Amino acid sequence: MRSHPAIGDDAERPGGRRLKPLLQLLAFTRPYLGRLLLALLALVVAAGALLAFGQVIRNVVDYGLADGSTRALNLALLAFLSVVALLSVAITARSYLLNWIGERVVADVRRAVFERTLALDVGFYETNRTGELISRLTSDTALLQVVVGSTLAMGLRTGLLAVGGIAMLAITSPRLTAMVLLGVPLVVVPTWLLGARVRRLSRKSQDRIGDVAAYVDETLHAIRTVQAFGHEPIDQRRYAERVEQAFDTAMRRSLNSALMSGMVTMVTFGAIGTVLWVGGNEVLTGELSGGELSAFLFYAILVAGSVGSLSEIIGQLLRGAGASERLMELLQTQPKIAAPAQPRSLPTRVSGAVRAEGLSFSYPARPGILALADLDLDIRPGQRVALVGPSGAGKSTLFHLLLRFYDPQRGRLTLDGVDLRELAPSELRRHIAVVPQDPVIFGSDARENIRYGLEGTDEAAVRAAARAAHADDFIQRLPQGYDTFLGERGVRLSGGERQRIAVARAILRDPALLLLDEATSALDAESERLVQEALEHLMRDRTSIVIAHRLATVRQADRILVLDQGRIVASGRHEELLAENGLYARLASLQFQDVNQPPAAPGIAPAS
Ligand SMILES: Nc1ncnc2c1ncn2[C@@H]1O[C@H](COP(=O)(O)OP(=O)(O)OP(=O)(O)O)[C@@H](O)[C@H]1O
Repeated sequence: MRSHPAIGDDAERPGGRRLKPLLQLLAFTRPYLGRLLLALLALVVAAGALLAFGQVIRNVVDYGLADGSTRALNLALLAFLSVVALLSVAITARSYLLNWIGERVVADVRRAVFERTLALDVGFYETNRTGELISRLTSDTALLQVVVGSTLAMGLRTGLLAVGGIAMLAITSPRLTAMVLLGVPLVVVPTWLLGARVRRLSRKSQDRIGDVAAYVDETLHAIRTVQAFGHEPIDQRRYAERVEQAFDTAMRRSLNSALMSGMVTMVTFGAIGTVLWVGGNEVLTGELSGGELSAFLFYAILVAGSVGSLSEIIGQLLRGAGASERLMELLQTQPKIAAPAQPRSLPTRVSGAVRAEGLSFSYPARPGILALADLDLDIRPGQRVALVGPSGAGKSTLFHLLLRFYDPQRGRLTLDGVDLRELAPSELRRHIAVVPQDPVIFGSDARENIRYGLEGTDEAAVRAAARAAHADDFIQRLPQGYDTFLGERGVRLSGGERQRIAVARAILRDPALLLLDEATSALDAESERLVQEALEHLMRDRTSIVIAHRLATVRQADRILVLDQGRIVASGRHEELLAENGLYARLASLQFQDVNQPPAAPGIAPAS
């Protein structure tokens, strides 16, 4: 299996030049084509109305003022007000519609990117930092929101005004316009050259912000360790370095943007000044009327203003293109673990038979090192199998493969005779429940924490699962019972309580296959008894594979598999394996927490 390339490096991609990544956003406007067309209509009307002002001014000067006729002046004012009315309506429609589309597109992009990140396989998250991905979802989309919501609209308006203005200049005085156009390459060439740098630096700048976010994420998640080890000064320094790098990159980008704006302003206004000088001379010689020069002046300023701000807008758009490129890249990342084109389905009632044939696997991050080597397994429905082995033997790896977080390089793994690779991951995982060593409690209430992943399960079922997991009593005693918020800032649950929530979660799922990683930390006798009973209930009548840390568990197991360096080195029942006096006997005396205690749960008879 090839490892995921880390996304977000600074390499220049051939397809990612200039504004192209922004064009990819166009695909997101497709559902809103009607509104987009209306917005474009409003845009054209608004630009047209603004351009009409030039003609109003020309008429006022040439006919209204020159003829000294009040009627002409009144008419001109009437025309002025009509144009104003039209302009106002068009501007209102334009800005509302374009902003709406901008916000809508960004909302859709956010959703699409999040959806994709959820679908990406576990291997992807080993090569990409979550903080960096969060930064894409937040700061890149925020930037895009500004760019798409307002800059793009401004860009369209300004572009239209520049083109329309030049057309009106040409109508007013073709000769002068030809002179203006001669100056165009002077604006376009440096804009393009600097623009490419601005875009590259924008992307870098967003990448640096991603670094900063990743660092914050990592540090704050481990705040207890950070403080316990007095690591704060080092974190401060490292964070400061990253912030300064982000600042430097942003400043290099700003300098290029600023240079671009300054240069463009100088060139355009220089050109306009020259043209006005020539135009003024033409009025003096009578080749041009006063009204024409006024209109020309109006259009010239309009065009110069547009072209001047166009460079700034392009700078902004290029920043947006950088952000958009990062988001599109994420959207185009294909999960390595996905449903096949024609996924098979499992029987409605999965029996929970698990087989492995010649299974070999190495982690994408460590190719060449086998975490599981040539493993054969045959677990019959309803069997209880304990996995035992030294640290790093591959016990968790087998769970990862059963959940299809990764695909094996060789051999196959089947559930009810179906190769896991032929199943959609969601279909497979629907029939599996995992109780991890250190269960995660999510930022919601007790009910939602038990119902996790099974929306719409009724209250009675949730309570029944909680009762079976011995969680009902302590939940009832929480301040708001099942409505008590258990998340980060909510109630802190004890280790045993968290485990019982996790067991209730698994009971509610009613899986065909249970993967249980027993907690290594010892609980007090009462909690231990409750957890054991809950687990006992959970394992009844279903295939269970348990990474065992308790003597009680291995004694109860139908079969114990002893793993060492990715291989099964022994298998059998507890007494048989003890008698072999091999690795198992050594592990048993060292690893099992309750080896010197009588089994805590009633009904679990000590081996005779
Ligand atoms: N995501 C990963 N990327 C690369 N190597 C990994 C990864 N996870 C585990 N490994 C390696 O694979 C081997 C098997 O690990 P595994 O977690 O399956 O061991 P284990 O038997 O569950 O150990 P423990 O009892 O300590 O949890 C180890 O050498 C480990 O370093």
